Amino acid sequence: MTTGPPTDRIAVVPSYPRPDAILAEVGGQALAIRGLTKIYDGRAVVDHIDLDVPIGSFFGLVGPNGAGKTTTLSMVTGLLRPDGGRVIMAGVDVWADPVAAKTKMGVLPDGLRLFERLSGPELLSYLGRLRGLPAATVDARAAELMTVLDLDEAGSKLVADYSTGMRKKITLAAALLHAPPILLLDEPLEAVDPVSARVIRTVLTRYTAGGGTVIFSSHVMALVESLSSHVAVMNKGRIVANGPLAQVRGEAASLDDAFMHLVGADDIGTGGLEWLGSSPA
Ligand SMILES: Nc1ncnc2c1ncn2[C@@H]1O[C@H](COP(=O)(O)OP(=O)(O)OP(=O)(O)O)[C@@H](O)[C@H]1O
Repeated sequence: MTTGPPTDRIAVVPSYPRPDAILAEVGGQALAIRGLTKIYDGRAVVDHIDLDVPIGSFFGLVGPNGAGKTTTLSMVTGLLRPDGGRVIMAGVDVWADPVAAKTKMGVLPDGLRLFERLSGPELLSYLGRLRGLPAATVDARAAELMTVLDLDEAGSKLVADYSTGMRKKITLAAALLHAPPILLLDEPLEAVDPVSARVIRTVLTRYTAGGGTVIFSSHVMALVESLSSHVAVMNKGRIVANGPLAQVRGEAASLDDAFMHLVGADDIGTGGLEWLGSSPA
């Protein structure tokens, strides 16, 4: 099927249907990706990927370094313009209607850029008002989020002085402030201590139990296995496995084993280095 000339700002991969046809096809999905592509220096680092994320799922995106996870999430969240394909978020075409799409999602991006000279409550208040929420609603939600995320003790401390875990938590609070139906988190627990990690996990689990959808990327396979209902494995810009956790794990003893097999890393590290440990001290 061909689509004729592109009608909006991004190039449409010719073999993919028009947006209205995709919208009809993906009803009931929190997120649908069709033919999403990013090309750097003539190389497709995200290579025509398709993905469906069911509403209410805890969806883990895993892949080795350089697989294309951050590039994919950046295109999905409207931060990086795709070279082809479409992203439908809660029924909205992200790149055709970015303002409407942004109301549907909360984002914890790679590399946290925050307003460093504000305190946590000031940051939440500012972002809440920027999103058009009434002041009373922002204040009430900000206070509740600060407490639930165990940030009350930070008080009037500036975000610039926050630890890595605190920065993740305040960014998560900012992502949740407008009560979006979908959260997209790039490495939400990377470099976070176990106490903060548990707080974040609890908040995310409560969020999905309430019907929200979480899509997150991680390198930590045990974490993905313990949290996710669904998993997609990415390698070299392509989705190599995707579905409910048990289906992706298959017969393997763990998701880690299944992952190693899927990305062709089964026997890495078993050869060479014989000289190590062979000489007397
Ligand atoms: N701005 C850029 N210009 C050129 N190449 C880029 C750019 N951004 C990313 N890439 C390349 O695209 C590929 C995918 O990168 P990406 O950061 O999306 O992978 P990733 O799966 O998130 O990796 P990691 O797990 O290490 O964070 C890599 O080969 C990377 O070098």
